[in-house]
Amino acid sequence: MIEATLCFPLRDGETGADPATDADLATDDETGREVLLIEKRRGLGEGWYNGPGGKCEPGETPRECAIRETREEVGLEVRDLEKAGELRFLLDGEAHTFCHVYRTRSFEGEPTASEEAAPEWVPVDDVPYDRMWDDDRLWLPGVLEGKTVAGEFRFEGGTPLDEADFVDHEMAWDASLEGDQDEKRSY
Ligand SMILES: Nc1nc2c([nH]c(=O)n2[C@H]2C[C@H](O)[C@@H](COP(=O)(O)OP(=O)(O)OP(=O)(O)O)O2)c(=O)[nH]1
Repeated sequence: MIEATLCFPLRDGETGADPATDADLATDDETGREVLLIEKRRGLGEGWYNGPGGKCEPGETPRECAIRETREEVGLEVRDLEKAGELRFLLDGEAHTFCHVYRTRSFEGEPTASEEAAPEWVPVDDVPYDRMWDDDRLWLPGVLEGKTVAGEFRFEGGTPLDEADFVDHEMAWDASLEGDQDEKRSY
């Protein structure tokens, strides 16, 4: 089974209501938060949006992998990753990929395009789920709100995974994730 990671950097963006000019529009949840997504330029999920991430290398912890992949794909140095999810992808009944999901508000640098990825800051309430993996609309909104998820997502139709059909899932929120003792932060 492939072990992989995803990392979702978050920041307070400028897309929310401006209290100075839109006082009556500014509501509590209209915070204008943004998430850094990539448009994947090659490999699995090519042409779709995702978080930076990829396959773990031998001897590398998932957290190290998420940091390395984010650096390689968009040139951002992420720190203080909070574990947000563990997703198990099955293809035709067989374990295919185990994906560790992280989020962070701590990073350095400016996202820069690479051969693998074109980065884009996107409002968290305007994530392009119609241009992402079919299962993402089920778990990513909660992850961007600060929740923790454990899920199993079943695909059928043969390899590659990104051409198979998403058929079924099980998901648990506020799951306690293995090997993650990080403090909870407020997202
Ligand atoms: N958001 C989301 N990501 C997924 C799903 N399934 C799945 O494998 N991924 C992620 C896990 C990995 O971060 C990424 C695939 O790994 P990758 O980017 O290394 O794949 P690749 O074939 O391009 O590998 P490489 O040659 O570039 O190393 O896609 C899914 O259903 N939703």
